[in-house]
Amino acid sequence: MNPDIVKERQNATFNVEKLTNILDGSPEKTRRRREIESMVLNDPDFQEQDPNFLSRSERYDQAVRKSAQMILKLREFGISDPDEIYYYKNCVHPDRPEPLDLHLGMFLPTLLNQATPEQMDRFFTPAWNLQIIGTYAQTEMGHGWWRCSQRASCSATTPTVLPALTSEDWRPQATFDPATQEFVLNSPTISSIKWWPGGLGKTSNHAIVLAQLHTQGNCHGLHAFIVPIRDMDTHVPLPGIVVGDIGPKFGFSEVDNGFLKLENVRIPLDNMLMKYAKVEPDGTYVKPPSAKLTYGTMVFIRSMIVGQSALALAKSCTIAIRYSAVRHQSELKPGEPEPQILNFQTQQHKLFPVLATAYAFTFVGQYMKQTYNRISGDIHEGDYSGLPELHALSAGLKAFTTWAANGAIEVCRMSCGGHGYSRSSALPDIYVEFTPTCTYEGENTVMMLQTARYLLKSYSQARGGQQLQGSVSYLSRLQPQPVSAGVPPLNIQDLASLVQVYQLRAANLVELAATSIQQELQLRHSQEDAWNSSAIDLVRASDAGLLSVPQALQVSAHIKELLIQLRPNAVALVDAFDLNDKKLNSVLGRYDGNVYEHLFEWARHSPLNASEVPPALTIIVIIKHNQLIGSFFPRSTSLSTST
Ligand SMILES: CCCCC/C=C\C/C=C\C/C=C\C/C=C\C/C=C\CC/C=C/C(=O)SCCNC(=O)CCNC(=O)[C@H](O)C(C)(C)COP(=O)(O)OP(=O)(O)OC[C@H]1O[C@@H](n2cnc3c(N)ncnc32)[C@H](O)[C@@H]1OP(=O)(O)O
Ligand SMILES: Cc1cc2nc3c(=O)[nH]c(=O)nc-3n(C[C@H](O)[C@H](O)[C@H](O)COP(=O)(O)OP(=O)(O)OC[C@H]3O[C@@H](n4cnc5c(N)ncnc54)[C@H](O)[C@@H]3O)c2cc1C
Repeated sequence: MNPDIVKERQNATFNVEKLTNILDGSPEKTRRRREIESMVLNDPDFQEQDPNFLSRSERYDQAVRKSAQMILKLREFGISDPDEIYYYKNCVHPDRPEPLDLHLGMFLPTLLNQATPEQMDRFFTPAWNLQIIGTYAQTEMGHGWWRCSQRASCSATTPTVLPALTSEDWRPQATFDPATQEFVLNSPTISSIKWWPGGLGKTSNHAIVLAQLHTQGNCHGLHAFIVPIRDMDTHVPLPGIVVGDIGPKFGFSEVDNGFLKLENVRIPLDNMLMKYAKVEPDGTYVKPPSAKLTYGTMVFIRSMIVGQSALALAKSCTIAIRYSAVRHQSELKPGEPEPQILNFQTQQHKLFPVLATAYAFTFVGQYMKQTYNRISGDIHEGDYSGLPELHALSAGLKAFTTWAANGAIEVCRMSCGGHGYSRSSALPDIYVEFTPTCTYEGENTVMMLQTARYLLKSYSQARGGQQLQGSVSYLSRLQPQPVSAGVPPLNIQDLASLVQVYQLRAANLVELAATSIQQELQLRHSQEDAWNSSAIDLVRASDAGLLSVPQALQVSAHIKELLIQLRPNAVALVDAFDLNDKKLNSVLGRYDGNVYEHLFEWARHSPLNASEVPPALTIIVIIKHNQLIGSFFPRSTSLSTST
């Protein structure tokens, strides 16, 4: 154990285990989490080669092998609780999305929420047993954005009169054929090819495909269809299915994100998910109670992503803070030993806010999950009243927490200096695997605009005298104040006072956006144009804060005091996240703090070190021997064969 890190733990002023229990929810939950963790981390079937030293295809193969083992073990140990599956999966594939994520995270939940009992028997049971492997295909090459309700222009015709049609006409179409009781699915244009779905490229044999429903000559907007894409015995693509991998990406190397072109693919009538919307055998369309129910799985994953932001931050600041406790640099005072870099105020100012945010997001993630479970329970009972708030909250928190975490991971990486740039630190991987959360499940700006839409509606209800409930109740209670009204009193030591100032600021920003829309409306006469011209106000928190200059200085001084208070407990606070070394997989973030010897050991495994003179370098040796520098290109081949 590194002596610095030992001292850090001795200096802590609280009981780490108790805090871990609070983060987990209870001592029993901590015990169970550790039990699951040891099932995976001590299981030789999950041994792996360090993916940093593998090619993409090797990484995919290794991930598939581990995922298959995972499914067998989940069955063997009878683990079926979604939280426990999720936890088990995160230990099997720490920090790395894997080929079955979409099957577990979106295909199964979509069936649970949108399938009829008959469809549950036909699809969910085999999918649970991994005979059916599914993905969720919504995004297309040309559009990540969808409308779930019918538009006047939505047309079933082929593209002959282009100007009269909108982009929605060129989306994938599912046209009902009553003669055969089948839907015929087509991707009418290149841009309508499904693009991005995880596990689609090579792994899945079924896809939930989102397409425009056409029946009896009418278009009814976005609906979900279960489309078999590969033969269940041979895994070869079925007729009319053009499918494959979209190629290497920034990260997600283990995942076969794929493309799918549909060419007159026929599926039976009862392959449309019909818990809510229905098509009768004669082609009659029965409307769902809310068109937005089609988007339910996205709301589920958005809610989950809030907790994922917290986990990514917890990992990043554990690595950076432990490393900062064992790394020494520079002399603070001439002649004295080099201090731990964690003693530099600037280092604390980089890392302690990340640590605080990791805690805050952990609790926000728990709140989001409870809210999701409560409101989706009501929806199952037929009460849809909570849906708008659930949508606004999950979209807004998904965007807010992922943006914040995305930036903070990079702060942690840079705070580790050069070693943060090495893949051995794990920080580059955490970043590349996390950063697409800002894009997928709804691009963040687009999600912020959805939340703003809800806020503006609530604002106008509040101005109309309605008493609002839930997360927007502050709009009824607070009267937005013009900047000229001065600054509100603030006690920065008092949480209630801080919350009040935040609420007032939020109310002011909503009012600002509403005013902008009113002004733009007078100029542009179209609601949509006025909305777009106010989009910056809608999304961005204004730079005008509500604090006076003396108050802002007071905050700054208080932050410095807090840094000093936190310093003795910094390592203990990250220890409380209880991230097992194998799960963290970071040379810099090791629990024992023995960084340097392991950094050296890790580097020696680099494939470039497999031989002292890599084969490619033999050409240099040849060139040297023949003294041909300057003219070796035309002659090098014959020289290399002759020597
Ligand atoms: C049972 C076993 C389960 C076991 C599982 C256990 C554990 C899990 C294990 C593992 C899981 C592992 C990992 C997790 C899984 C996956 C994560 C990994 C990889 C990620 C893969 C990524 C997938 C994707 O990205 S899928 C594609 C996502 N795409 C999007 O999100 C597109 C975003 N676009 C939209 O949402 C919409 O197009 C839009 C922008 C909202 C616009 O839609 P539109 O209809 O045009 O709306 P508007 O006209 O703007 O508004 C109309 C009206 O509707 C309201 N609205 C909009 N959306 C919603 C909604 N979702 N809900 C409710 N209401 C909504 C909107 O506010 C407006 O209301 P108003 O008229 O009253 O104002
Ligand atoms: C790693 C990864 C995995 C994915 N997995 C899946 C999957 O399994 N299944 C699936 O279906 N999809 C998947 N996707 C696709 C993902 O859901 C989309 O990329 C995402 O919804 C964003 O859509 P887009 O790419 O079309 O971005 P665009 O919408 O084209 O965004 C580009 C820019 O335009 C701006 N913009 C767009 N619309 C508006 C607007 N109305 N107002 C203001 N600005 C706007 C955005 O803010 C952004 O800056 C995945 C993507 C990634 C990166």
